[in-house]
Amino acid sequence: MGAFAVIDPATGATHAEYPAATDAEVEAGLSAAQKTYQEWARTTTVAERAALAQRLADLFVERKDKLAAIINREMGKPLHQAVGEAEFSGSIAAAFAEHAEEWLADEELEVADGLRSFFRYQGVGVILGIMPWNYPYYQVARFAIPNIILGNTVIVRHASQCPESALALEELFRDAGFPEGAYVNLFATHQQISDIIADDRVQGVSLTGSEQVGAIVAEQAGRALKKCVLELGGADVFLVLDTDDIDLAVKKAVMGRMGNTGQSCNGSKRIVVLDEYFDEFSAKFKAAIAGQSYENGDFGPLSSDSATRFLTAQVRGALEQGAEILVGNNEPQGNVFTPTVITNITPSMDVYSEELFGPVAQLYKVGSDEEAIKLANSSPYGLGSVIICDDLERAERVGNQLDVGMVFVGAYDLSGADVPFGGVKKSGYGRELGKVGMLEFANKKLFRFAK
Ligand SMILES: O=CCCCC(=O)O
Repeated sequence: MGAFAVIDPATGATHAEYPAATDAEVEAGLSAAQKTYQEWARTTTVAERAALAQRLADLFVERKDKLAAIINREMGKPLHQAVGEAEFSGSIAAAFAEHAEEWLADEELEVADGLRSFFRYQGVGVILGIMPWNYPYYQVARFAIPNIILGNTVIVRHASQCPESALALEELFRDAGFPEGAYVNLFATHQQISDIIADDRVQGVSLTGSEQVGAIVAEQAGRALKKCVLELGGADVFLVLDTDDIDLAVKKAVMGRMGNTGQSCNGSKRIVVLDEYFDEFSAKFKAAIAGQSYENGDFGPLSSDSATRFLTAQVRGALEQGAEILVGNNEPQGNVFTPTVITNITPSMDVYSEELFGPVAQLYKVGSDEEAIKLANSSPYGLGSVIICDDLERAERVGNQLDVGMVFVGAYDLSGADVPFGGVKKSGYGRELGKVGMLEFANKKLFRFAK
């Protein structure tokens, strides 16, 4: 089998295989990206690059059905969700096209000696993006678009199960008018990725992926003195502290846990409910999870056989260690994994500190805000969190004490192109999206004038 293959997780059928890049192709990609950085990125304006991003935004929308069909087959995303992802990626391109000039404007500094001083934000060169399969367009969009508008060029090494979305993305950038070398797709092997990270023409690396791969990439980047941004796993809490609408809280928890078939870094993996709401919440959550339908497209198959085997083993391990299933059965049909809720989880169980990448929620009861905070912070991860709490001051107080990169009050789905995304602890470091994300790989060049 080729190193990059499209295997439909719903049927197991292999549709296409693609060979890994040759070393000559890697060299050609690197030199194109470097040449385009020097000859195009450094000589065009932010406004000119942003105009191409606007065209890219339009193309994401024009081609959304074709793009959706590709990822539906590569990683099983239900078609309506896949169309939504293509549209969201287009909206990221449009938002950066709109805000780039403002976000990249010179920043005047107030300095003691009164000399005129300012930061000018410029690109630094070629940046490598190592991208995951769970949102094949959105994850690449939020890496590549801000970087190219800033004045960098990018090399993308997409997930090995996503070769056709990888090629479709490269085509989109080309058709939007970006020159060859601005966006380079490479089907690189692990050895070639290491070589690219070490190459002097590359100035940084952005990875969205697992904690294990994050450690390898960070080590290689560190050895080569390259900056990296790491967007890794998560075991986000969904805290229910205070609400007069349990039905709405349940609906949002289902959305938080089931979105993308539970395969989101910031999915609401640990549902934590104050005891006064617990019985009603848990009964309604159980019913809502039981009501999720594969046939109606509420969720899709897991992305691959290995993902299914891994999740099944994690849940089996939890049950062997004493956890209980509230709903679900841990008996996948092919890669279709029945949405599941597990309870009675204790800190000594492996699953307590693991990420469950699929439609499996952990449900906890707590007696106080303090207990909720302690439970939330006992995870090795620290990506996002959701707090359901009608008292917004209390929500903010609790949010202040969470060791996470993002606190969403009142809803799960508050990500957006203009707000930064990222975490702390084993969820990684650095941010994507928004002005903060756009500046991760910027040369923050200082200008000072003696008079
Ligand atoms: O795996 C990470 C996906 C992030 C989805 C979002 O932005 O909400």
